[in-house]
Parts: sequence; C-alpha cells; structure tokens
Amino acid sequence: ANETHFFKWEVEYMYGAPDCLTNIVMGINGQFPGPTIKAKAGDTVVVDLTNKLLTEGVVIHWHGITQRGTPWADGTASISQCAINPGETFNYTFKVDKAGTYFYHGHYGMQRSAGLYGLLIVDVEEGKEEPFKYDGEFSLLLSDWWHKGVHEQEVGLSANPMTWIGEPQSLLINGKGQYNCSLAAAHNSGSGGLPECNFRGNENDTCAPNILRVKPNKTYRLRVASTTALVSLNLAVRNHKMLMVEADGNYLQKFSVKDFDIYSGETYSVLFKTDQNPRNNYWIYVGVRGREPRTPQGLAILDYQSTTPTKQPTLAPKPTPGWNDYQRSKLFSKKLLAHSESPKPPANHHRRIFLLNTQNRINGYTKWAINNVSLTLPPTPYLGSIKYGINESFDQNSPPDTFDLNTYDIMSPPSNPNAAYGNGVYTLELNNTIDVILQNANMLKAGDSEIHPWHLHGHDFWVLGYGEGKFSSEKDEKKLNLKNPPLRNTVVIFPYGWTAIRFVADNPGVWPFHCHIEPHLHMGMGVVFAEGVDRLGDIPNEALSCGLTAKMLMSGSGGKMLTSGSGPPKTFNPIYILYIFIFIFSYF
Ligand SMILES: O=C1O[C@H]([C@@H](O)CO)C(O)=C1O
Repeated sequence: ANETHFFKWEVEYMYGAPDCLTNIVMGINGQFPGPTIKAKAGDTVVVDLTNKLLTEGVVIHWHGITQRGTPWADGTASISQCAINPGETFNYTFKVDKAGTYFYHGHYGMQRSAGLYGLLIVDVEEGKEEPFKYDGEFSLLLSDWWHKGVHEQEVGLSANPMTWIGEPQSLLINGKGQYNCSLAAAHNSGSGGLPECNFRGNENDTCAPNILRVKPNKTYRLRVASTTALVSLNLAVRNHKMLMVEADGNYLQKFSVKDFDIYSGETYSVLFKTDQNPRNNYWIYVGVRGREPRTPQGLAILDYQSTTPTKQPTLAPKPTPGWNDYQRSKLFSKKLLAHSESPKPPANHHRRIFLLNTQNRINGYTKWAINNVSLTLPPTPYLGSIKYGINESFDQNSPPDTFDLNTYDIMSPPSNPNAAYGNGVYTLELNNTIDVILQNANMLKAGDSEIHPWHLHGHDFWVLGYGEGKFSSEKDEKKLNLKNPPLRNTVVIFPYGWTAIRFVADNPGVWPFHCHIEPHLHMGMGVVFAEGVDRLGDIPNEALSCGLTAKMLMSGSGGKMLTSGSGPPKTFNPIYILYIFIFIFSYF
C-alpha cells in the first residue's frame, strides 16, 4: 500500500563545524546535512517547509523527482514558485514514483553551497524486486565546503572584476570533513594540523569520518549522491571492487570498477562484497577531478568491526586519478549503459536544440552564456506568468535554437565575448521528442575549457552520446546510441566536446535545464523549458503570490484560492450603507 510521509521542517542558518572549523551552515531542524527522507515508490511526501532564515527567502528542489502533476512543488525560485519569505511556510506535496537514489537541495541564490541539502531514498514497492540483491545498504552524500561564506562568494562572483570562489577547503562525506587535520594531511602531502583543527582522531568528534559498520562476507549497496557546488569527484573503497548498478534512479547494465567518477547532480548505487581481511578497516575516499585539486581527499571508514572503538585503516587511500586525465573520465562515462529492461528512446526527434556553452562578458562582468544568452531570472515565477498569460513579466522572445554551427570556433576564446542577459524560455510542444546537443567551447582564457554537469528538471533523458570537438550532423549522427542509452537526469559535457541527449516533453510545467555547478548557474549558465502549461489545473496560490502574479491573484481575478483567510478582497464595503442613506435622504 502507498503511504504518505509527513515532515515539518524549519530551515535556518546555524553554527556548525562540518570540517572541524566553526562556521555557519544551513540546517534543517537543527541538522546538517538535512534529514534523510525514506519512502517507497508510489508514496507521497509532504514537507511543510518553514523559513526560519532572518533575512532571505528559501526553496527546496527535489532533485530527480519528476513532479508529474505537481510542477509547483519542484522548488525552483522564480521558475516554479516564489521564494518562501522569512516566517512563512510552504507545503511541498509530491509523489515519488520511481525507486532510486535522490537528494534535495536549496535552489535559490547559492544556498546549496551554504549547506542546504540532504538525501531522499526511494525503495521499490512492496513485492517488487530490483535487478540485484544485497544484505545491507549505506548512503553517502558528497559535498564540497568553503570557509568563505556564501554571501561573500555571491558578491565576488557578481562583482566587476569577478572574484572567483577558488577551490574548496574540504570535501565532506555525509557532512563531515577534516580540514587540514593530521588525519587527512597524513595522506595528502602538505602542512600538518592547523591550530583551528579540533579533530583529534576521536570517533565522536563532530567532524570524525563517517563509519560504515559491516560484517564480513556480505554484499552491501552503497548509494552515493553528489551535491558539490563545484568539483567533480572520484570515489574508491580501498581494496574493494564495486559493481555499478544504478544511476540517477535508473538501473544500469552492471559493470565492475575499482573507482568511479561522480559529477555534481549525479547519484549512483554500487554493490561491493566485504571479502577483505576482516581484521583491518578500509578507507572510503573521494578526491577532486576535472579541476586542478587544492583540496585534500574526503574520507569515511569501512569498519569490519573486529575492534571497538573503530581502528584506523592501515592502508592509505590511493591517490585520486589525474584530475585532467579526461580519457579516463570518458572511458568510464561511455561504459554507463541502460539495463536491458530500461525504457528505450523514441527513434526520431521532433526538434533538436543546440546549446553552445561559453564564458562571456556583459559590461565587464564575467558571465556564462548559452547561445550568447546569460540566464537571469525574473521576479515573477514563469509557471504563473505562462499559465495566466502575463507576458510583460519576462522576455517573450525565445532564445535561439542554435548558434553559428559553421563558423563558431569552439577551440578559441569567443571572438566576440559580449553576451546578452535574457530570461527567455524555450516553449516545447507537449509530447514532442526533444534532442539537445550540449556543445562545450573554450572559456575566456585561451587554452582552457572546463567540465559542466547539466541537470534537467521534470524529466529523465537518454544520453545518446559524447564526442570531441564540434558536433557534426554528418559524422556524429550515426554514432548516437539509440539501442541502450542510459536514462539520467544529469550528464557531463567534457572540455571541447559535445553531449547529445533526448527526452520527451510530456510533463506539463516549467523546467530549468542548467549547469549544476552552482556558481556557474549563478553566472547565467542555464535555460528554461516550458511545456503544456495550459494543461495544468489550479496552481496553489501560495506558489505564485509574488511579483505580477501576486498582484493579479490579490485582485481576485484568477486562480483558485486554496488558503482560507487569504481569499480575494471583499467587494462589500460598509461605506455603501452610508451611500444608500445619503441617496434616500437626498429625496427629502
Ligand atoms: O567560471 C569560472 O571562472 C573561473 C575562471 O575562469 C576565472 O577565474 C573558473 O575556473 C570558472 O569555472
């Protein structure tokens, strides 16, 4: 039977020491990371989210949940809803329709970087089976952590000249890292512990590595989700091979690895056997890839429980594979294929959109742009503007479906670096099959192109292929995989390369598609897809009561009021009685 899970959450800034250095983190009900939600496929999740921040709005996005029929619960500020004001409560009610490993996170400003995130685990329905078996499971939520607060980060990114956020100070596993402490430093050449570091190797310390307590000769499922703000990661368990079985809530054709890459916005499940010497414990470790690392590895401990308290592993973590060994990264990504029972993509597309990713400037400000348009979000949520036809609330010119494929030189800095701001929306025909070719290019600096993990809301997509250089319809079309492409909600584009995806626009709503590197989104790296919004029934007024929709709703001329006490202004005014009297008495 399907269940409904109710939660009452309060979001606040609080003191925390994720890497043993006291700092400010975003917490939910006093916890960082936020509580893990567990449900079964088909269940309903209800979260009453109260904003306890003193001076800013908040929203939460349920990453990987398609929000069919509830697009206003997608939790994207200015897109699916108004940011929740301090002191107010917003009700997120949505169905989790597919088993898998998911997470949730802030989607307003850079609140994900500030620590607003947690896990969302969806089990299979009772009586159903997954295409693999295991004896127990653990979940690891991966993130990166800066000592500089997010407000300072945001101001720096938005300034002219831009101050880049730099590399993270720590990598966190389930919210715990060890900043420059002897433990991590011992395995990463560099300085010894700093005086600020309070980690003394005690497993009860707030930042002590997470301990996964296992029994020998069993099979465990490890669920891993990356909510990093910036870095790409590689995860390994010393001496243990892993079997890749799930990606972003979809089953994979299984394959064995010694380590695997995980980009921001992705989730994986792997199986491993506890078949090593049970008298030892083993490090689980993550390190930075795709950017020149300046951050020590993040650690957790696989504990075979031969001693109490937990013994430190004897074998050091291995070095993370070379950060710029993209050949290695591509080999791994190309091994990810769909399980044989996974849905197949339609054979043809109705529309193909090319999205060129460039770093640009607008009036001297550093931005990211897609087909030369740098995304800025309007104050009125798109969902309401489109549903009620309030055209003046955003630019009605759709951004271009392509860039100059023939002449644009992706290997060099943009010849004209100037981009334009835009908040245009791609309107997709309901039920059309859409292809997107994400095209990477050189940044502003010559000889440099970076990784971007792109995440789509409201849908899974098939990853049809990756390639080098500029996508060519003649050469690359026939290389696309229509046989067993993996279904995902996040996919990477490699430096100077392209990635092709396909999805069916069958979910009425307004859905962002963006780079999951949070500072990049902040700098405009995203687009918005709108489909079938006219098909939506009543959208809860709470979602749209800001900007021009608020004005409209408050005047009582649209939408159904769902909250008692906040109905349209009353048209009966006691002053009318006086007018009637004046009218009557005027006869005398
Ligand atoms: O957007 C970015 O800016 C910096 C760099 O290009 C300028 O410092 C970087 O690495 C990014 O990803």
